[in-house]
Amino acid sequence: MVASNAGEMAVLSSEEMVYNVVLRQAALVKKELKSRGDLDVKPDVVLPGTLNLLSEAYDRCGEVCAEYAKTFYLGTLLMTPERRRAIWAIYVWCRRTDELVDGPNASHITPTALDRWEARLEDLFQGRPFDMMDAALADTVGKFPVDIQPFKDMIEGMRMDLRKSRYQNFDELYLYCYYVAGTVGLMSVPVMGIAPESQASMESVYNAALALGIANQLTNILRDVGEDARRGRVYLPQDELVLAGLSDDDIFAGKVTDKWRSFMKNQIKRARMFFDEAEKGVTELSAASRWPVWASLLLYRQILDEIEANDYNNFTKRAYVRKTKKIVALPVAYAKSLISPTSREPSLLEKT
Ligand SMILES: CC(C)=CCC/C(C)=C/CC/C(C)=C/CC/C(C)=C/COP(=O)(O)OP(=O)(O)O
Repeated sequence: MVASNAGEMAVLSSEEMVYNVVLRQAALVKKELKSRGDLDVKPDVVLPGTLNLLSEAYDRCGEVCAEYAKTFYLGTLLMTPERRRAIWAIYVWCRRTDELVDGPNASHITPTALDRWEARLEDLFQGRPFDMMDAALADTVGKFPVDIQPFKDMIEGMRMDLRKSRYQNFDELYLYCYYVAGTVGLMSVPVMGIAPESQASMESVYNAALALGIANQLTNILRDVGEDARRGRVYLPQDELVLAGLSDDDIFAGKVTDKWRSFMKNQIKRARMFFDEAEKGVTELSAASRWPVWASLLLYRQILDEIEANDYNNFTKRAYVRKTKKIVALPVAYAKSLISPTSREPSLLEKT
């Protein structure tokens, strides 16, 4: 809620609230640009004896990333070494955050544990890391203009997941998707970098990054409807279910009916709109970051096609993209990544 001019309280939609974070992150990058004239990575400031520890911490983050997210890890290898290890450090922090509510100890997790995790986050942003992995992230946020808000918001997403298993409307679901996935987009762009020749506004690139996170999460939700229902969770807008003549019981029953197909068609359409929004920003990223981002966008979007190919049975069939299709997507992503912000108009690639 914010106070409007007339003094009364106006309720902000989730989208408006999230856009404020986009503005905050974009402003931080602009400030950094102004004070340094460029966005090259700051040099290492090291105390004697700590350089090895830090590079070991980053290596460990790389190992974790390689172990849990192989394809994503391969994508990071295309980036410059500085950027790559920073992305690993961010990935590891997100994974640890997620594990607090999804990992083996998840049943013992309390809101207090999340408060402690947040206090640790604030410490590391102030240069007081708690452990090695935190030290890697502390170094990253010291070198790249990464705002703390998306990190805090991801923790908020975990709190939301603890207390909520239904979403009344898309506004509520949008906020959840921002917390758990849109935040990742906002954290990544300051590290991936924007092409120096880009004419796009900082805000529009961050908006596209946010859209990719939302699109990925919506896709994830649509793929995992059955699996989530078995855990008593329904990450679908309740009001839209009602409008389609459906209820939670239909989801728990898991029968593909015409009502379900038609409901799913609309949900898929919306997820695709977020992917379309995201596409507008990928070309603006620095050259080395474009290929992995295109690849992940194309691969994740194909999951939606697979849900359709499964005749919308996301109750008992898990939609996945076959290896051959994945391999085909790589050169397509590569071709798209060759389009730079300045080569937009005359590009032959875009016409093919
Ligand atoms: C588009 C522009 C300008 C920049 C890109 C900015 C980025 C990197 C956005 C991507 C954000 C992202 C990767 C969000 C996470 C989304 C998500 C649903 C991840 C799924 O994680 P898992 O649950 O491990 O997935 P699987 O179950 O599919 O393995």
